[in-house]
Amino acid sequence: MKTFDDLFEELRGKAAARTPGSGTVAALERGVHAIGKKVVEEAAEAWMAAEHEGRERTAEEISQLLYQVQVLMLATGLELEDVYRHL
Ligand SMILES: N=c1c2ncn([C@@H]3O[C@H](COP(=O)(O)OP(=O)(O)OP(=O)(O)O)[C@@H](O)[C@H]3O)c2ncn1[C@@H]1O[C@H](COP(=O)(O)O)[C@@H](O)[C@H]1O
Repeated sequence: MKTFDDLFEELRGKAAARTPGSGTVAALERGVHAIGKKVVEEAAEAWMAAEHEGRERTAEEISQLLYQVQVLMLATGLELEDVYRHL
């Protein structure tokens, strides 16, 4: 099963290689403003799922939120350690 750290390494590799066909690379090209909007959208969807759609849908939406947060980290040059030291 993929962890948060595993996914970040995968996305960082794709960003560095500018992998063709990668949605992550396309998102990074759209920039921080567009990525920020996706973070907010997925946060809202996670909230709605938690209130109305049950555990499985909530888990799915939270996974998408975590993905978008990682894309925002990449877009701003943040490493996992930069975030983890605030936990
Ligand atoms: N975990 C994810 C992941 N979660 C969410 N998303 C994307 O985030 C968006 C949000 O999903 P929605 O249901 O809101 O989609 P939507 O509104 O219909 O789609 P959009 O029109 O907004 O793109 C979609 O575009 C998804 O493709 C993800 N995209 C990729 N990953 C993983 O990231 C890795 C790299 O992916 P690529 O960069 O695409 O190769 C792979 O392991 C993928 O599984």
